[in-house]
Amino acid sequence: MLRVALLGCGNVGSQVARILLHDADALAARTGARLELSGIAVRNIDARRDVELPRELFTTDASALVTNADIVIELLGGIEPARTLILSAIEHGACVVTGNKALLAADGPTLYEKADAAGVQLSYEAAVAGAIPILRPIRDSLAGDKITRVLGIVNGTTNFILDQMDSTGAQFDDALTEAQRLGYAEADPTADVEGHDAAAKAAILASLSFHTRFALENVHCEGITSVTAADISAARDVGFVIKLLAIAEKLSVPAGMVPFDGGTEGANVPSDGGTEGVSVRVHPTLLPREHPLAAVRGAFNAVFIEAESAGELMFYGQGAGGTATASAVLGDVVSAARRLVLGGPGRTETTTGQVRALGIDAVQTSYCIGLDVADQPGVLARIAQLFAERQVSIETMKQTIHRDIPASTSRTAAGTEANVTAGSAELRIVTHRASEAALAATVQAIGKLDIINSVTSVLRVEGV
Ligand SMILES: NC(=O)c1ccc[n+]([C@@H]2O[C@H](COP(=O)([O-])OP(=O)(O)OC[C@H]3O[C@@H](n4cnc5c(N)ncnc54)[C@H](O)[C@@H]3O)[C@@H](O)[C@H]2O)c1
Ligand SMILES: N[C@@H](CCO)C(=O)O
Ligand code: NA
Repeated sequence: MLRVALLGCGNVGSQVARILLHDADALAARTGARLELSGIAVRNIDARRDVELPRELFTTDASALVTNADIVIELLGGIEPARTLILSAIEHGACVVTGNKALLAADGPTLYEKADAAGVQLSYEAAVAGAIPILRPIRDSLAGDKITRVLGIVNGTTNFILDQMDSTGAQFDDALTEAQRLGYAEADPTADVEGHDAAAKAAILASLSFHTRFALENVHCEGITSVTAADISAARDVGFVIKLLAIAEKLSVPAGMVPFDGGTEGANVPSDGGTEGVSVRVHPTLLPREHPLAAVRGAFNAVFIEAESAGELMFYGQGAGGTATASAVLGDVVSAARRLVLGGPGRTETTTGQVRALGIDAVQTSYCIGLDVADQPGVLARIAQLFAERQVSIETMKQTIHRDIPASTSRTAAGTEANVTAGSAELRIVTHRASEAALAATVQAIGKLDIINSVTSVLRVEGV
C-alpha cells in the first residue's frame, strides 16, 4: 500500500481525487500496490466542490500531510507554499507529481537537484500541454534521437481567443471571458494573454529537448494583447492564421554576431568562430493554413517536433481542463508508484547537452509587416528601397486602398482602436527570412518616412 497525499482540490485536484478513489482497483492492478489517498490539503474544508469527496479526507494542515506520504501530488499552483511543501516532501523521501509550470520555470533546477540527491522521482507531465503525453515522449521515447526544433501551441486560453477572433470575429474580451468560464485560463489571465504561461512551458520543453536547463530569463516572450482583429483578417486574406507559438530551435549563428543570452560553460563553439545554440521564444506567429498546427482549434494544444532520425512528429490533444489534466497527473502517479514497488532508478532529465541559450537577435524568420501609408505615387518604391538597402528581401506585398472613407477603426485584441487613415493605403508585406536586427532597422527607417502614417504591426511567420 502506498500513501498518496493530495495538495489542492481545485479544477485538477478534485478530478485527481475522484479518479484515485473511483478507479482504485484498476490503479492497484497497474502499479502492484494499492494507492491510498491519505489526505487532501485545502484552504477551507467546507468550501463547495464540483466533486463529492469524503469529508474526513480534508485537512488544512498541508505541512503535516506531506511528511507522511509515499507520493505527494501538488496541485495548488503558484510559488509558495507549493515550493516549500514540495521540498519538504522530497526531504521526507516522497516522490512528487506536480502540474505547476510557474514553479518549475521559476525554481525548477533547485527542485530537480533536491529530488536527484534524495533519489526520488519528480514528474510534471501535466505542466506542459495538460493531457497530452509530451514530456515522457521527449524524455523517454526520443532519448535516442536528437531533437532540432519544437513548435508548440501550449496555451489553450490564447489559442481559444485567437481561434474565436479568426473564425467568428469575436472580440478579445468576450473570448477571454468564455475561456475563463470553461476553466482554461489561469487564476490571473495575464499569465495566459501576455505569454508567461507559454514561456514557462517553453522553458520546460527546451530543457528536456536539448538536455540543458533553460530558465524563464532565457525565453523571449511576447503575448497576444497587441494582435488586432485587422492583423487576423489580413493574415487570413493571404492564407495564414495567427497562433501563439512556443518555439525552441537549434541555430548556428555566423561569426561576428553576438547573440549570446546567458548559457553554459564549455558550450559548443564551432571552429569557424560562430556559435551554436538554442533559441527559446514565445510570440504570435503567422502560420500557413496548411501547416498541421494551423488546424489546432479552440483550446486544444499541439506540439510539433522535428528530430534528426524521427523526422516530424505531432502530439495533439486537450491542453487544459480539470479532467483531461488529471489524466496526465495520474499517469505520473502510476509511474512513481511502479518505481516505488519495483525499485530502480527514476526517470530523471539529463543536463549534459550544454548548449547555449541564444537571444532573440540570433533568430532569422520571415516577417509580416502592416503599414498605413499615403496613397500617392512613388510610395512603394521608397519603401522597397529601404528593404533592399538593409538586405531584407520582400516575398509578397498586398495593398488595400481606403478611398473616400472617413477614418475607420477596427477593434484590436487589447480592446484599443487601430486607426486607418482616410485616403490612405494599407500595405501588408511578407519578407523572406531576415535577422531581427535587419528587420528592426528596416521598420525603424520606414517609420520615419513622411509618407507613412503608422507601422500597424510586425509579426513573425513560421512554417514556410
Ligand atoms: N486547470 C488546468 O487546465 C491546468 C492544466 C495544466 C496544469 N494546471 C496546473 O495545475 C495546478 C492546479 O490548477 P487548477 O486549475 O486546479 O487550479 P485551481 O485554482 O482550480 O485549484 C487550486 C486549489 O488550490 C487551493 N489552494 C491554494 N493554495 C492553497 C494552500 N496554501 N493550502 C490549501 N489549498 C490551497 C485553492 O484554494 C484551489 O482550490 C496549477 O499549477 C496549474 O497551473 C492546470
Ligand atoms: N491556462 C492554461 C492552462 C493549462 O496549463 C492554458 O490556457 O492552457
Ligand atoms: Na502533458
